[in-house]
Amino acid sequence: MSDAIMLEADSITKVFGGVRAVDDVSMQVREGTIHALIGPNGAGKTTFFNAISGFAMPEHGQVRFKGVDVTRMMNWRRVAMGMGRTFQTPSVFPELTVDENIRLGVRAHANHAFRLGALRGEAKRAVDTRVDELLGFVNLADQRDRPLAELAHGSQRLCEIAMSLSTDPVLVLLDEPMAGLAEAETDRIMGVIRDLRLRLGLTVLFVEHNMRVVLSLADRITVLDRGKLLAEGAPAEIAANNAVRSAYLGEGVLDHV
Ligand SMILES: Nc1ncnc2c1ncn2[C@@H]1O[C@H](COP(=O)(O)OP(=O)(O)OP(=O)(O)O)[C@@H](O)[C@H]1O
Repeated sequence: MSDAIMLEADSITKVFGGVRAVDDVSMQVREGTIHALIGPNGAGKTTFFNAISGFAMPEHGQVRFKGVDVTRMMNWRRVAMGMGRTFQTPSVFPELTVDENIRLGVRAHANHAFRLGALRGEAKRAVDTRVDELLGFVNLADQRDRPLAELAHGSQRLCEIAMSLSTDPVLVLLDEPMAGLAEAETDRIMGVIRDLRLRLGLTVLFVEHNMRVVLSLADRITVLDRGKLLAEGAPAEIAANNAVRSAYLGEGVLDHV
């Protein structure tokens, strides 16, 4: 962990019709941290995430990534700068195998995607090596030849994480990585997210509803409520914050904390 700021969102506002989905929200993500973005349903998390990653243009505010203003930059240019992301809805190809899905990501990043058919020589070896590395990192090597649709949800999620790594990011944005997963699968993915930082030295920003996961994984937590910034702090501060507790009242997610 360092003091350097990897990502900075400054007074972001995004309006849909009359709804201020995100209203003047600022946040900083420090390099080498695991940072969670939380909030009750409809708080504006996905919209804020989209503004950061270039899938929604904010009406106001600025997004800086590695010190560069990326607010109006196309999504693919942010990816080229080192911003990787996964989506709430799966962005993988269910009928293709795990290997093929990851290979697509690696080939696209290496600019080989437009070349139909097999690669040869050095280009093929480089792609093979990277695919093997990513499969090993998410522990899916033994399932590489299975169509993704046949795998457990947790393994599908791991394949998505591997695909987000295929672009060699320094910052990984994960949109609800645990959604719909059983507890054992959740633990498996938590281990991989910890390894993103420990073994790969990456910075992670994730949106998550599962408070057990958030409190155990995150170094910092930003809380949104009805489009506004409600609180920001370390897990213990957030768990004890009365405004956060009231925002979640009735949802039961903080009851056991
Ligand atoms: N494309 C859109 N058009 C109109 N309204 C939208 C659009 N996207 C989001 N909204 C509205 O903006 C607000 C914030 O939505 P958003 O999906 O960002 O919240 P969220 O915190 O991610 O919610 P959840 O936890 O349920 O996924 C909601 O009131 C939502 O209905």
